[in-house]
Amino acid sequence: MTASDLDRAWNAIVVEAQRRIADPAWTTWLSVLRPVGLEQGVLEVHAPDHARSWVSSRLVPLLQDCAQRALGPGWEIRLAPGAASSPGGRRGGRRGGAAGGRDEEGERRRVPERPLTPRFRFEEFVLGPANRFAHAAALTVAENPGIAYNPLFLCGPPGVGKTHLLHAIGHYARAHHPGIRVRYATAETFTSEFTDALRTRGIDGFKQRYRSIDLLLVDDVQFLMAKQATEEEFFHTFNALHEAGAQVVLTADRVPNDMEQLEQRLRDRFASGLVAEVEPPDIATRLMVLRKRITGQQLELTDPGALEEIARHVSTSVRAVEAALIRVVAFASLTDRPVTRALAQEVLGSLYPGRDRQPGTRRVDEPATTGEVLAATAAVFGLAVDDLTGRRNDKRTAWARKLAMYVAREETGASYPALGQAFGGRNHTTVLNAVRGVNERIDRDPAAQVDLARVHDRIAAVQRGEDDPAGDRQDDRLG
Ligand SMILES: Nc1ncnc2c1ncn2[C@@H]1O[C@H](COP(=O)(O)OP(=O)(O)OP(=O)(O)O)[C@@H](O)[C@H]1O
Repeated sequence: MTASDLDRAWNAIVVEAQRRIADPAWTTWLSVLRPVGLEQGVLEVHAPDHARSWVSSRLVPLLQDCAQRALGPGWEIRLAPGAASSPGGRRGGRRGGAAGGRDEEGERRRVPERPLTPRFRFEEFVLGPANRFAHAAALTVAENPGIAYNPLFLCGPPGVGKTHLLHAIGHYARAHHPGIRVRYATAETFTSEFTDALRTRGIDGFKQRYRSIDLLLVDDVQFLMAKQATEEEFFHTFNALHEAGAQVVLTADRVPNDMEQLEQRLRDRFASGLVAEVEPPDIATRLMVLRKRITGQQLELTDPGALEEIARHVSTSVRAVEAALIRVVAFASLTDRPVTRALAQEVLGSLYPGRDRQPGTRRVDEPATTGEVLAATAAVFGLAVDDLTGRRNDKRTAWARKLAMYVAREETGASYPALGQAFGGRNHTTVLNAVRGVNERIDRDPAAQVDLARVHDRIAAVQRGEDDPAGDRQDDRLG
């Protein structure tokens, strides 16, 4: 048998199948199949692991029928062994494909997978008008990876749930498609793994890691901009996966067309599937998020007005809403007071709406600047601003710096590169990792929540024009 015999036979079957299948979804299933062998009237097709059971039960019988009609009686269609039962189950010629099963395993052992955050699941995601479309698209992709929208591109401002949805797709796919190979990476990890691979001559291993998978989830692809070699590599990775019927899901802080510094061909690829925007949450969603968090953390709230106050006061993102809740709860426990609407108002500064501060300062309902965050954090930790922007790296200073980065991102919404500059010319990756790290730590560490509350408190005190700010008082109290 020659390759052209195989292709000719397969084309004839596909033409017949397309004539008989009216449902576009079936046509899409058909497009993920690859003919891989032809032996004595038996044509073997390869299907991605996640599609195998559907293909085997629904499509193969139909294709069998089409084969007999198109090519004559006696033809048989068989599903080639999957990757789980046969290393190299994918078509041999595929660039960087799964052909070298043992090497691939070795590579996987060497480079640990970036884990998915356990809490970022569909069950934990609160639906609202701002995210309903993106959520529906994410769920569809998780149910039918490689079939529905490919790529799925989730975009929107900071803290609105893009990463949450991205991880949720990964969790869902792992739970519902046994054997599916999922890889989650940020654009940063992709970049640094790629540059490491170039430096250590491990490029083959790198390609294998990124191309022998069924579902690739990449966060913050705006950071691929203006990195020519990485962009190029990402382009080829994307194409290889797409050709092989693997699903790609991407997130970014803007729509593909607004990534001016990205090569046009990559922008076109990003926009070629479905672009779903996530927007800041409306008040009902914010309230639901708060209720869910309260239940999850088993916090007791006697005054439901407290949550309403937080939801009313903080509107920019879900992350900001969660952070505001933490501030209020931490302040209540520091001062040994119940969490009430009045306390929430006090902590969030809305007792003084629109009140002008001292000359040269700004209104209380405006977000803080990065400079103010730096000054407040330095005061709370008994450090100088230069310590935070400089190279000092003892444990306390490093933690204070990370916290300041997190608060600055939350308050100013400034880009990671801009914050990197403001923090002494650091790389934006440092800021990104700090924000993610703090996000996770305040989830589980009450002491971190208290630190966060104190920084916010200090900012609020400055906003109110107080000379003897609450943050310093708390410092004394805590001794
Ligand atoms: N609809 C939602 N329901 C429940 N939690 C949410 C929702 N949206 C966001 N969150 C929570 O808000 C926090 C920030 O979300 P996430 O990290 O997904 O934001 P993002 O849009 O990826 O932000 P960035 O662009 O800064 O990375 C997380 O703790 C996440 O669980």
